[in-house]
Amino acid sequence: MSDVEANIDHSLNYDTSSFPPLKNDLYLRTARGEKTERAPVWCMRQAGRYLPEFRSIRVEHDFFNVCRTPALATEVTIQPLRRYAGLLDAAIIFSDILVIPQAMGLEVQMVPGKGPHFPEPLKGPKDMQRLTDKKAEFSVDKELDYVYKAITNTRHALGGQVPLLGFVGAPWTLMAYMIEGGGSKTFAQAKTWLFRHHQAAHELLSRIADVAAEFLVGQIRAGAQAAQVFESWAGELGPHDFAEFSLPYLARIAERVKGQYPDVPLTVFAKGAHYALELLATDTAYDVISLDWTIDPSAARSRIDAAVASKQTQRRSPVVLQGNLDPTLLFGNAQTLRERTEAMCQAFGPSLHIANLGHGMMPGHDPEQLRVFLEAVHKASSALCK
Ligand SMILES: Cc1c2[nH]c(c1CCC(=O)O)Cc1[nH]c(c(CCC(=O)O)c1C)Cc1[nH]c(c(CCC(=O)O)c1C)Cc1[nH]c(c(C)c1CCC(=O)O)C2
Repeated sequence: MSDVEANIDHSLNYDTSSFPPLKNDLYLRTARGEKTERAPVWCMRQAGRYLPEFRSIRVEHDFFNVCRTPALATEVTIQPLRRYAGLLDAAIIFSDILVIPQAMGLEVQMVPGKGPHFPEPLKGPKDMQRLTDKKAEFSVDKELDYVYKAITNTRHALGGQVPLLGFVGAPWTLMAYMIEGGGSKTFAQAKTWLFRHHQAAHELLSRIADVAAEFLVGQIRAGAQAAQVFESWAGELGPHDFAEFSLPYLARIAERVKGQYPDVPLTVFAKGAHYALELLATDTAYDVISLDWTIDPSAARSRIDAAVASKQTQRRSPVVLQGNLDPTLLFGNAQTLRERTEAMCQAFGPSLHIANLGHGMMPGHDPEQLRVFLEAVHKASSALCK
């Protein structure tokens, strides 16, 4: 048994009636639009294969087994918090966006070195009959209870160090996986649905959105203190198609969740959807908009502020931005990484910013480079906020 394996805490706590008091609420205060002493920082995919302690768990456990076993999901969620003690301001529950297609009845395998693989993707609209979400006995909460248990247990195990984030995949991204059967260069199959099987596409998007909204509500009930919606393939759609096939479903998820939990901060990450910043700010209820690295933060800020000022919105607080350092800067030397992190913090300005990468950590990253990034954010942002 490896040292990592020997350290796993197998005592489980599923009590949602009380959790340890939160000691670091910087993320939550910033996400709610308050002025803070510095920008909070966390990283997408902060738990993952770049960490030797994660790889050590994966030697013995299949990826989806880790997701389905609360003691393992908790351990892996906490690994980066342990390694970067005092440097991270949020934890994100270890799971995957593809647990929704699984819950809806599709098989998904994680093929090492290749990524997700659906042995039987949806070939055409008739295949929607194979999905289980319309069956009388279907229950989101029952299917995905293992994620709720992982969240509740992790909230206890975190001991209030930092808030715990939940997440879901957005409908267009999940639909694309369910039809393509994995990653894709052209998205030809999924886009065929959009433009040939128009009505079926909307039905599928709508069904995924309903499951995603209910799942997010369940995650919050289980203990998630904020949540993020990943529309990782937004950039495959142009502005016209984003407005038709992505935005309404992103908006529906936020509206449903806010209807039940108005004070829980929600983030949307529509990767590659430059053109959609204004619409995301004015036509959805997300508190935080996460930017990839291809958008200049100060330009994003002024576009969003102008859009919000010119349109009546229901917003109770200003839009917060998250991001957006190019993750490949972690392959550069430490000095360049520090300089670019400082420039990023300056471009976002002293408030309404949650520091992050513009996408996730990669398997080839050196964990020490993430420490350089985290320390650089602390230093640059504290100086800016003085
Ligand atoms: C598109 C997407 C997926 N999954 C996710 C997204 C949206 C974010 C993004 O745009 O990257 C979301 C996700 N996946 C994972 C997390 C965990 C929490 C965290 O961010 O630390 C989160 C938030 C773990 C994971 N999800 C996956 C891994 C690596 C798999 C392994 O251990 O073998 C991890 C740590 C597998 C996965 N899952 C997915 C892919 C494409 C892959 C393979 C990618 C790769 O090879 O790096 C689908």
